[in-house]
Amino acid sequence: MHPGIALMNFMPTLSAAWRDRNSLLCVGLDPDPTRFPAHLKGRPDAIFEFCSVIVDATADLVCCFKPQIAYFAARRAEDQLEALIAHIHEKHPGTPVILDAKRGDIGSTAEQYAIEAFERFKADAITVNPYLGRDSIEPYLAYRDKGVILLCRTSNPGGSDLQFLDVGGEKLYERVARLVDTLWNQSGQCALVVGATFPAEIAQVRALTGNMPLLVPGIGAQGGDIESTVRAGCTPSGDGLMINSSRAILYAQDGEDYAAAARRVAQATRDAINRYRRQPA
Ligand SMILES: O=C(O)c1cc(=O)[nH]c(=O)n1[C@@H]1O[C@H](COP(=O)(O)O)[C@@H](O)[C@H]1O
Repeated sequence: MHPGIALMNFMPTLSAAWRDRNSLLCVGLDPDPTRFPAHLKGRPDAIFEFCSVIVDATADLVCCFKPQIAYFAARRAEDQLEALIAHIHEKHPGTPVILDAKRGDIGSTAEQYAIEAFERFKADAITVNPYLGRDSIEPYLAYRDKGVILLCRTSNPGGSDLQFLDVGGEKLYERVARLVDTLWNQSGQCALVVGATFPAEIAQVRALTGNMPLLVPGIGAQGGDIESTVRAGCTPSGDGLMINSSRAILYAQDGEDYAAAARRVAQATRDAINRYRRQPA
């Protein structure tokens, strides 16, 4: 539908990355200049430099990367986000990039957000908010090669305020999971966000959605448990999860060799995840 902009097809590329890298780890790119090592402070390209060094140090350990757009926009660094995603595509082909933007608006505005994510930034997938309903998601689904990852059960404590409301005998997050699975995912492009801080809900979403990929943030800095996350969310083929960690990897150490420290934590996290994965039948 949008010829010429698809660099890769998100879902098959993600499946290949799970298999070929033997990894369910997603490294989140949330660059906070106040936490950068001293040698980068004050450099105009510090955000790109910090993130691209992390990417190069960890790419063989991950199934995807997830830059969070607010960390770039807040510092007027959208050009560095563009450069970073281009860098990932060029240097680490086969590594999907999820733009974490959590967009949600009426269709005409969503069209602009979709252009921003897929044509400007050339992301392979985007996180979106399902609150405005099916027509607000369609502009993203129109990009047939792209992934559309909908918030379902978020990792933060306040997520329960709305997501746990009873809506006719089920909780709102369960309705979202069922709606996406049965009605919105006809083209097979959808995935769901479920926080690692809520393993019982990961299991419930897995039960409701078959093998749908789940983006699971909340291990590391937010304290989610790796074993219960993996046991609750792994599919019978031993994958189905993009388990995100951002701060625990990015800021493993604040000296000049921060990338080596990030790699060590990323490797330990990937290995901890793999310890609890089901072996493919
Ligand atoms: O969509 C997300 O990525 C997301 C959803 C959610 O429920 N919770 C959540 O923490 N996130 C994002 O995942 C990342 C978590 O970062 P760390 O807590 O540092 O690992 C941040 O970029 C959050 O914006």
